[in-house]
Amino acid sequence: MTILLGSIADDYTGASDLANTLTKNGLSTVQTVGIPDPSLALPDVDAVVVSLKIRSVEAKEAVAEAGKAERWLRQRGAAHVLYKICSTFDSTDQGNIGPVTEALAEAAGAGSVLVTPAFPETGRTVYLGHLFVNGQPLDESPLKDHPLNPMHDANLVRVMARQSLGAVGLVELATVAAGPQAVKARLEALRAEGVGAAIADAVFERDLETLGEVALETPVSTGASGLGLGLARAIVGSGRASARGGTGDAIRPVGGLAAIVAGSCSAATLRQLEIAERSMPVLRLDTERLLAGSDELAAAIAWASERIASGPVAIAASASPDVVSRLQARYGREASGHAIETATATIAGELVARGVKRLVVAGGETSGATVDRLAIPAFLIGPEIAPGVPVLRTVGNAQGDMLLALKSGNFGGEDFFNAALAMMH
Ligand SMILES: Nc1ncnc2c1ncn2[C@@H]1O[C@H](COP(=O)(O)OP(=O)(O)O)[C@@H](O)[C@H]1O
Ligand SMILES: O=C(O)[C@@H](O)C(=O)COP(=O)(O)O
Repeated sequence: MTILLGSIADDYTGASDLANTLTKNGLSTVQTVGIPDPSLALPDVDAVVVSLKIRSVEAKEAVAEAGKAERWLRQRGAAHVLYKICSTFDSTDQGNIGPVTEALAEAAGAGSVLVTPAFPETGRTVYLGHLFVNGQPLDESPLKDHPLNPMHDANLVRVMARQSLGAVGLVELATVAAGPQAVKARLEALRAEGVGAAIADAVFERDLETLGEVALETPVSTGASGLGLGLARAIVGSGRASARGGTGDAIRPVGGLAAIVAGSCSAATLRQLEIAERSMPVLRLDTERLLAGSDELAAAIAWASERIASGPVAIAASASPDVVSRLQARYGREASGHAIETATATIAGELVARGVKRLVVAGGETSGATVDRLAIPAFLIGPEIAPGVPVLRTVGNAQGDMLLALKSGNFGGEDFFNAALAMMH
């Protein structure tokens, strides 16, 4: 297999979002969970997205993990590697978008690396280096209250500079609108000034097509699904894609029971849970009791076991920003996040042991912990449920074939959970 496009995703929902975008734009794609074991038979595809769980780990660890994935992808022919980050640039000042980008650039001998989280289909646009989420500056959007990566600065040149050793530049919208040659000239000028990475403005898909065309001629880029769209269209435009696309095979029915597990505290997920309560049993975990070490976990598993044979159930740790803040003040941000991820993953594991074969998980970190717990090695990409969220079919899963949807906290319409279950049989 020669990979036309390699990607390293910093979380598992982000990986499925990118794999969905690449598939929709004409590249046959597989999503692996970590670097696949050599014994895993992967389909022959145009693009491989290696999912890592490195968004919220120490930068040093993220650099090491991403480096291993890059070497694996390059050995399989990937001339370009996209580091897939969140379209809301989720990271802290100690975050790894800067360090991983710098390390990948150094490994590949790249000049100035294009960086953009723009993803217009989901309302993420970048103008003069500032990220807007559905028209709100990032720091005024619900992302200001993210449990692990609260975003308090919409100026991504500043955010990335705080994480980076080298200087960070800007490719303004006027340059992007002027086309690929203008962007190349700007990148060359930045490189000559010693600038290692450049945030690129993008408001419309045509901007991302321009950026994708330029990025494809370089070894490394960093961005969200919008840049994936640009890269995929550039590869298809060059006539090199296999035209094997198609997602039909991925949704052959698997039967079994269905469940939803949510750990995202994003505004979108909180609303989706409210709507789900109208059509299915929803258990809200008492996270204070859970962290205090009571029998909350066993009680949740018993609650679900009693109901699941009669139809889908949902179990959610998700809570509003004030509840999250109270818990974090008591137990610490990382410790509470980690303990809750472990709990939601354990619940998902117990439900699968009780016959669940169709599973929806809300939240990036939550999905990472769950997929790791289930030890799923890879996914085929099925049809799109909502922008950024495809149906996934397991590949090489020891428990037999399952269908999953890994929903980024911020994605999906109000009735996302029913919409997902309606596509998973
Ligand atoms: N009630 C809660 N209090 C504190 N943290 C929570 C609560 N519920 C979930 N979490 C944690 O919040 C984080 C949400 O992150 P994630 O799953 O990536 O969601 P998103 O996709 O919205 O970013 C996880 O670490 C999760 O364990
Ligand atoms: O780019 C995006 O917005 C998503 O693909 C993504 O990475 C979202 O992260 P989570 O909300 O943590 O799932």
